[in-house]
Amino acid sequence: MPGQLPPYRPSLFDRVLAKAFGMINKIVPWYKFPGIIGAINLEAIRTTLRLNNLHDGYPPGHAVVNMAEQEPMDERFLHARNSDGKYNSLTMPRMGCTGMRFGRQFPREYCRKPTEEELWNPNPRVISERFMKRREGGFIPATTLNLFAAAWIQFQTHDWMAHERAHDSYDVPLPEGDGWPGGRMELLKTQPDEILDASDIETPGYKNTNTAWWDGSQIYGSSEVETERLRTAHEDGKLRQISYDASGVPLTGFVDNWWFGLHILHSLFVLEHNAICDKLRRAYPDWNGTKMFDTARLVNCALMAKIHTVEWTPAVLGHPALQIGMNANWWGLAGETLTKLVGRLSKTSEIISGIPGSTTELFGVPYSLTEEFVSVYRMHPLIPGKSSGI
Ligand code: HEM
Repeated sequence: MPGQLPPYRPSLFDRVLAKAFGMINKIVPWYKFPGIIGAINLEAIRTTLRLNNLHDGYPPGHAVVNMAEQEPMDERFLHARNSDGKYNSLTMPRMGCTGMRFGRQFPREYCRKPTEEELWNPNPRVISERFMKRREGGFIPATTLNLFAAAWIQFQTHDWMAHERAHDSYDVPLPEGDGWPGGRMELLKTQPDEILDASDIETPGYKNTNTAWWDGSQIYGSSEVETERLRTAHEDGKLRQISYDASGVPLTGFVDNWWFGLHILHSLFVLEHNAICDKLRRAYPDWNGTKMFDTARLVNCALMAKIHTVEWTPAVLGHPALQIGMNANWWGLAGETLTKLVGRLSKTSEIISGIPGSTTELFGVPYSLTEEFVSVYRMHPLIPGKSSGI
C-alpha cells in the first residue's frame, strides 16, 4: 500500500526461536530460567513483540506521508542532531520529531477511545484509593536503590515524551464521603490531534510535544529556536548553566514538575556537555562553536543512553537475564572488553555487536514512542512522601 513501510520479516532462526519459546512459556515463564536461557527467551519475546505489537498512531496511508518535510535540509544535519528531531531518516525526515503522534502497541481497532460510561467504570478514584494509596508507614524503600533512580528516570522521560495538554478538564466523580480537598477533582484532558481520517474519531491520535529520539531534549530543548536560547553566545559550543527566571522557571529544555533531583541531573549534564567541549577544543582548536556544540551533544546523548541501558535498567530490574540482555543491547554478545579492543565484530548485527551502530530496522512502522510506553513509565510511586536529600 502506498504510504506504508515494507512489513518486518524476521529471519527463519528468529521465527523458530519465537515459536519454540512461545510454546515453552505456556508452562515456564522467562524469569524462571537461568540467566543465559532467560536472555535468549527475552530475545524470542522481542521478535514476537516487534512482529505484532508496533503500530503507528496515524491511520493507514497517512504514516509515511506525515513524515515528509517540505523545507530543504541544512547539510549540517547530515552529521548533527536537529533539535526538532528532523532528519534522523532522510526518507522520512519528520519521523520522531516534535509534534508527531505517539504510536500504539496494539492495532487501532483495540485502541478505541472509551465512552464516558467506560471511562468512569470502575471509577479511577476508587481504584487509586484501594490499590495505590500510600498508607501511614506504607512506603517500602527499595534497599538496593536511592532517590537518584527516581530522579534519573524522570529526567529520561522528560527527554522522550510529553502529551499536549487541552484547555478543558475532566471532573472525576468522587464517591460519597471522599476526603479530596475542596470536594472536586479536576484532571486536565490531553489534546487530541486533528482528525485526518474517519477512523480518528473513534481512535484519536495524540501528539508528543518532545522529540521521541534519545537526543537529550530535556537539556537541549525540542526545537532549534529553543536550543539557540540555551547555548552561550560564545564560539565555545557550550550550554548556559542552569539558572532561574524571576518566577522560578529554570533555563533548560524541559521545565515541568521540577524538584531538586531534576536540578542536580540537569546541572550535571550541562556541565558534562561543557566538559566535552573543553576536551574537544584541545583536540580540535580550529572547530567553530556549532561544530563543537553538535559533536559534544552527540557524545553527551550517547553517554545518557549508555548509562540508562547498562546501569539504570539492570539496577532497577535485578534479574540475571536482564543483566545479560541489557549489556548485550549495548555491547552485543561480543561484550565490552572485546568490542573496546577491536571495535564492532559485525557491522550490521545488533545481537553480535549491540544496537548502537547496527543496521537501521523500523520493523514495518515509522519510529515513535507509544502510549503504552508512557503509561508504564509513570513511576510516581518511586518518589517518597518525605525526603531529607538524595
Ligand atoms: C517530584 C516528582 C514528580 C512530580 C512533581 C511529577 C509530576 C507530574 C505531573 C504533574 C504530571 C502530569 C499530570 C498527569 O498526567 O498526571 C506527570 C506526568 C508524568 N510523569 Fe511525573 N512527576 C514526578 C516524578 C516522576 C517520576 C519519578 C517519573 C518516572 C518515570 C515520572 C513520569 C511521568 C510520566 C511518564 C508522565 C506522563 C507524561 C505525559 O504523558 O505527558 N514522573 N508528572
